[in-house]
Amino acid sequence: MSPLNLGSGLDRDWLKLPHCEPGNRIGIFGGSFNPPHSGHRLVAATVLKRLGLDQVWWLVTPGNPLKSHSDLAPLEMRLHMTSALADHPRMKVTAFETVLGTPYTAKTLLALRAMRPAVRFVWVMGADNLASFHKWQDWRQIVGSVPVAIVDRPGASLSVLSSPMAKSFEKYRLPEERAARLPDMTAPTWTFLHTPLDQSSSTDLRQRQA
Ligand SMILES: Nc1ncnc2c1ncn2[C@@H]1O[C@H](COP(=O)(O)OP(=O)(O)OP(=O)(O)O)[C@@H](O)[C@H]1O
Ligand SMILES: O=C(O)c1ccc[n+]([C@@H]2O[C@H](COP(=O)([O-])O)[C@@H](O)[C@H]2O)c1
Repeated sequence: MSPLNLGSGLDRDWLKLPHCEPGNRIGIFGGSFNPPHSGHRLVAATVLKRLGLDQVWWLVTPGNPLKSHSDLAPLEMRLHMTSALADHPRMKVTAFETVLGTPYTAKTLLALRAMRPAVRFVWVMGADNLASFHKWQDWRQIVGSVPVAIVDRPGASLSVLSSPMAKSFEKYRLPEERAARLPDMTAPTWTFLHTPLDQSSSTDLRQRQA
C-alpha cells in the first residue's frame, strides 16, 4: 500500500483531524466499513451514550493489515458511505490514518495523543476484534495507551472471557455499569458493553451484492 495514495477526489476535511476541544472525550471507532451498516451505527451510538462521549470519530482505515484487500472498496467510496450513515452532529468521519501513512492502531493512537495531548481518547471496537486482538501489532501497547471500549457482537460474546487480551488484562476491566467513567480513567482499563445484538456484517452485504 502506498501510504500517501490519497485519491484525487478525497474531500480535504476527511484528511484532517476533526475539530475537538481540550478535555473532550472522544471515541475512536476504526473500521474497514466495506460497506458500513447498522451494526456500526449501533456501536457508535452505544459508546456515545454509555461512555458519555463528546464525539465519536469513525476512522476509515486505508486497509486492515490482517485482512485481504482484494475486495476492499476504494477509500473514497467507503468515506462517502460512512459519512451518510454517521449523519449525527457528534459523529465525525476521518481518513487521517492515510495521511499518517499507517494502518496500525498502535501508531495511530501514539500520533493522536501527541497531536491532541489534552483530549481523552477511547479506542472502540466490536467483540470480534477483541477475540483476535492479540494478533494486532503492539496490542499490549494499545491497551496501555488509551481506555478501550468493546461492544458485543453476535458470535463473539464469549471473547470477553476467553480472549488473550481479556485474560491478560482481566484485573483492569471496568464493570459496564460504570462505563461512563472509562474516558477519564488512566490506561490500562477496558469495559465490555452488552447491547441488543445486530447481526449485520459487511461480508454478508458484499456477498448479497455480488
Ligand atoms: N454487527 C456488529 N455488531 C457489533 N460490532 C460490529 C458489528 N459489525 C462490525 N462491528 C465492529 O465494527 C468495527 C468495524 O467493523 P468492519 O468494518 O470490519 O465490519 P464487519 O462487518 O466486521 O466487516 P467484514 O465482514 O468485512 O469483516 C469493528 O470493530 C467490528 O468489530
Ligand atoms: O494495528 C493492527 O495491527 C490492526 C489489526 C487489525 C485491525 N486493526 C484496526 O482495527 C479497526 C477495525 O478493523 P476492521 O477491518 O475489523 O473494521 C481498523 O481501524 C483497523 O485498522 C488494526
